Amino acid sequence: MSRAAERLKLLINHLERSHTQAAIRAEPTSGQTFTHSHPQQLRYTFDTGLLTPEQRLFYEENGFIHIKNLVSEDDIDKFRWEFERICRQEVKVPGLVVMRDVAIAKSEFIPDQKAVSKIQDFQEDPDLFQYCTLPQILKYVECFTGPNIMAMHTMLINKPPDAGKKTSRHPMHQDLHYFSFRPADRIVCAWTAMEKVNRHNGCLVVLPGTHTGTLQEHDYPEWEGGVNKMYHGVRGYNPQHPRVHLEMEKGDTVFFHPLLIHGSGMNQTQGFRKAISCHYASADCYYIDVKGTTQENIEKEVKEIATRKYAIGDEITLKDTWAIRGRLVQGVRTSL
Ligand SMILES: CCCCCCCCCCCCCCCCC(=O)SCCNC(=O)CCNC(=O)[C@H](O)C(C)(C)COP(=O)(O)OP(=O)(O)OC[C@H]1O[C@@H](n2cnc3c(N)ncnc32)[C@H](O)[C@@H]1OP(=O)(O)O
Ligand SMILES: Nc1ncnc2c1ncn2[C@@H]1O[C@H](COP(=O)(O)OP(=O)(O)OP(=O)(O)O)[C@@H](O)[C@H]1O
Ligand SMILES: O=C(O)CCC(=O)C(=O)O
Ligand SMILES: [Fe+2]
Ligand SMILES: [Mg+2]
Repeated sequence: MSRAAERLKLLINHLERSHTQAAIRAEPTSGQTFTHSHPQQLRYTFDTGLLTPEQRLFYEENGFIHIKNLVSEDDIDKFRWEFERICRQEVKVPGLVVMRDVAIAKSEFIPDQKAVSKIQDFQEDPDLFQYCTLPQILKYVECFTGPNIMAMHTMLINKPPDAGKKTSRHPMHQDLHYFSFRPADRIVCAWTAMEKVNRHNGCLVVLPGTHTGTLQEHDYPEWEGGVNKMYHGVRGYNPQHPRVHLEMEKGDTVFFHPLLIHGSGMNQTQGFRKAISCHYASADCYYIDVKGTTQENIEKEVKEIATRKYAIGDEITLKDTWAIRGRLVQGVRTSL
């Protein structure tokens, strides 16, 4: 271990000790955490022996971590192949949601399979769901969620060449806006580049450190060329906040916190930029009712789609739609 790493390790041990002592001192009934009096303690990560002290501190401070070369070419090629089979309608996956870019969906063209911009909820497709159970991914996920792990939301993004209206952009948002389970710190997204991603084809853009804030109000951005369904953006984020463009190679994976403000840019190439992702949560998380919160607007939209899709009554809640989709991938299904 380098001297810097040793110093960091000592610091972490010290912070964790003060964390425990604070917990012992805390009123058992207060319910309030003690993070305010110890703003430096490690609240976002666990020590499982995998993350180096530097990596833990990086995630604590920035809300994301980029791990190079985590998923093999063979696995990625298999996901791509299965995605293409789905687009050609050679397989039918129960529960799958297929989205086309709004610029194409609203145009005169008969949309062909190339127009698929995103598939969601592939938990019933064994080949794609294998992504969510890859041991090397779960080893990292455990550092954020702890040992009982649920795969809550799955997505393969096929960002199309921009049709000229900038609709291929994804506005700046916090994924927690879509989730009706907590606590946020025990949720993490794994996002793997299926090819080289950079500013030309619309890589992820993050605002480092914003995971330490609260959930913001989200709504459709006022974009001239239109916005995709459910692509809500943060109402008023600070445009001066430093941004980081996450340029990645095929197989690289970024893990990020659900409060981290992020988006993705326009695809200025002729290729379809592909990424696969899964949102994980600790099975020990609990569902919340979003009635009366800023999340009421997204609940309303999800309800409309679920009602139409499954021909069910409108008594379904956001929480129900997550309970149906979630799958245990490690440990015990304790709560979610
Ligand atoms: C129990 C399961 C519930 C299932 C609900 C799924 C909810 C998803 C929850 C999101 C969780 C996200 C977690 C964090 C990640 C953040 C995000 O990624 S946010 C963006 C994700 N949102 C979506 O992907 C939206 C889901 N997509 C859809 O539901 C559908 O693709 C659809 C947009 C509703 C269109 O499907 P479909 O009804 O099959 O299509 P059409 O019949 O052709 O069109 C109907 C209607 O909608 C217009 N339209 C089509 N595509 C779009 C589009 N991309 N944007 C805007 N509008 C679109 C189309 O023109 C038609 O309109 P018309 O006026 O009736 O002509
Ligand atoms: N006018 C805008 N209003 C709100 N969000 C925007 C706007 N333009 C871009 N964004 C968002 O900023 C993020 C980055 O977009 P984009 O890649 O175009 O940024 P950029 O910094 O201009 O990069 P580049 O110089 O490579 O184009 C995306 O999430 C995108 O949706
Ligand atoms: O553009 C992407 O690949 C990611 C978009 C995103 O952040 C999301 O779907 O939640
Ligand atoms: Fe997101
Ligand atoms: Mg730009």
